Amino acid sequence: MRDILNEIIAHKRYEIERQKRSISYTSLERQVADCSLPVYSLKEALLRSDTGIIAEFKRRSPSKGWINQHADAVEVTGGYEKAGAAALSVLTDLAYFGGRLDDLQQVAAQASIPVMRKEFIVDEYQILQARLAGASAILLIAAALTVEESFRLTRFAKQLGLEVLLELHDERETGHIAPENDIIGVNNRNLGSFVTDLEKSSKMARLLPKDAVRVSESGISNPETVTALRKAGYLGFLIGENFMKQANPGAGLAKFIEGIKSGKGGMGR
Ligand SMILES: O=C(O)c1ccccc1NCC(=O)[C@H](O)[C@H](O)COP(=O)(O)O
Repeated sequence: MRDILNEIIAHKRYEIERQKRSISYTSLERQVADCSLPVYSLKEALLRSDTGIIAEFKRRSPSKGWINQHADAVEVTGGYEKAGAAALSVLTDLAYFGGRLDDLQQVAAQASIPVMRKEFIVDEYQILQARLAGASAILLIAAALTVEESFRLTRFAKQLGLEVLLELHDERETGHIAPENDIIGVNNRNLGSFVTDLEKSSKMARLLPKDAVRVSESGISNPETVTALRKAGYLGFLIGENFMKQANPGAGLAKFIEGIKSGKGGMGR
């Protein structure tokens, strides 16, 4: 069912061990102690925004292959910010998504909105990297972690001044929600079949803590869906492919936002 996730995580653990041999955990920890705290808050941005779009930079994906192979992270996310994104998400996985930690660093250096490290995080080392690269937030995927790991990594990130978007795939994962998890995502993509089902966000909404900021992730491709999910209590919408596949992703987002503001209703797909 979740073969791709298991494969990605196994590769990730191998990658992290290699990285630790090149820059030790202690050295990374020291560098983090010397760098300044994140300035922007993902939670605040979503609470303030009237669209809640977290626009994602994603060159490829396991479900679609190459989406925008030669895209430049700074150029694309600059366009997203100009178009009115509430926040940015940058995929840093190279093997499956064509991303790099450098993309995150460059984006965070030029952005005036929160930037999230979108990664398959299983180790504190990756959280230190995120903080050093200038991220405001990280993603934790419940399906990739035990409850203990999820709680531990959430607390570690928070202690470093990073926010956490905890991603759930189904109701069995609600036990991963720690008291500190105040931003919770529902991923509409089934990691076994890659099929996206937007009803998943609607169904899961009632299971999430009332005061958490809710984010619907994956498969969103029209403004009507955002309008409908807002009514179901979602404030954030993580969207990648729909913008990245366009010749000008920023212009695609601007048009999408116009669509939301024009106030169309209904649950479109
Ligand atoms: O996108 C995939 O194919 C994928 C496959 C396996 C694990 C994760 C995957 N995507 C990560 C994401 O959650 C999405 O990049 C993100 O939610 C945006 O989704 P979309 O708007 O559908 O690009």
